[in-house]
Amino acid sequence: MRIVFAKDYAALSEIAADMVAEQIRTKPESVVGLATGNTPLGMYRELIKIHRQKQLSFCRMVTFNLDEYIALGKEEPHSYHYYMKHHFFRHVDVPEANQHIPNGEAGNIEQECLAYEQKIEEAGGIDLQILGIGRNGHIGFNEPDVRFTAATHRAELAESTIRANSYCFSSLAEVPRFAISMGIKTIMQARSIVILVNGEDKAEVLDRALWGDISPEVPASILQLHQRVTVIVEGNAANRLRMNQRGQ
Ligand SMILES: N[C@@H]1[C@@H](O)[C@H](O)[C@@H](COP(=O)(O)O)O[C@@H]1O
Repeated sequence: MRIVFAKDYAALSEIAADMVAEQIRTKPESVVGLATGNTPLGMYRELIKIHRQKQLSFCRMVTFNLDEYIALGKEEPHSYHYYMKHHFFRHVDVPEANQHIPNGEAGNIEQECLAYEQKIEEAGGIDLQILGIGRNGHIGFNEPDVRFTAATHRAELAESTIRANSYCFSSLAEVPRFAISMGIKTIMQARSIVILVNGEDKAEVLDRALWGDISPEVPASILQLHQRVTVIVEGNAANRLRMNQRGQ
């Protein structure tokens, strides 16, 4: 596991965007797993800049988002479809046919999950997966006590996640209780992973994820077993990292 300390959020965003850009320069048809939440917003802004200023084209890139709320329309401002469109896709040239986000409105959710896995497989698997981390250690919507063997599935959100994500909604009651999420198995099959960690409120869980036991209690702890993980951590989130435990 490689840990990159970024001096602040702007630096974290630039480093992350440079890694995605490098991936696309090296292999324009890369399959990239994308994340939502506040943390990757800066990375998307930087990628848009790179696209415009350095004329990097994403026209062959294939994307798969980690998750989507169940029963939230694609045009709903809180849906991850809306987020991706507004914060990234409408500013760059990833062809619409190459953009994949689970369909939270599917009539048969189980079938949608299977089909999503199938599409990832058909695309050749994920080359680079971007992740954030929830305050309870979740990745995607793989909440504590998730099965490490789970593929894309219908996930029930933890109460703490519902509260944490409620700032986007007008009331707690409006936050969906379920989502479709890539599973830990799906994420671990990515050839490389970059996890972005920003803010002091993530410091404790990051510490547990990196140095604690590998346990479904902290879903992100499974990343310790992946061969190619880069953790980009911003100053405030790094405060509690017990660096003396591993030589960095
Ligand atoms: N499903 C998403 C996760 O993919 C994301 O990593 C997490 C943290 O979000 P933030 O970056 O806003 O703290 O929130 C959501 O629950």
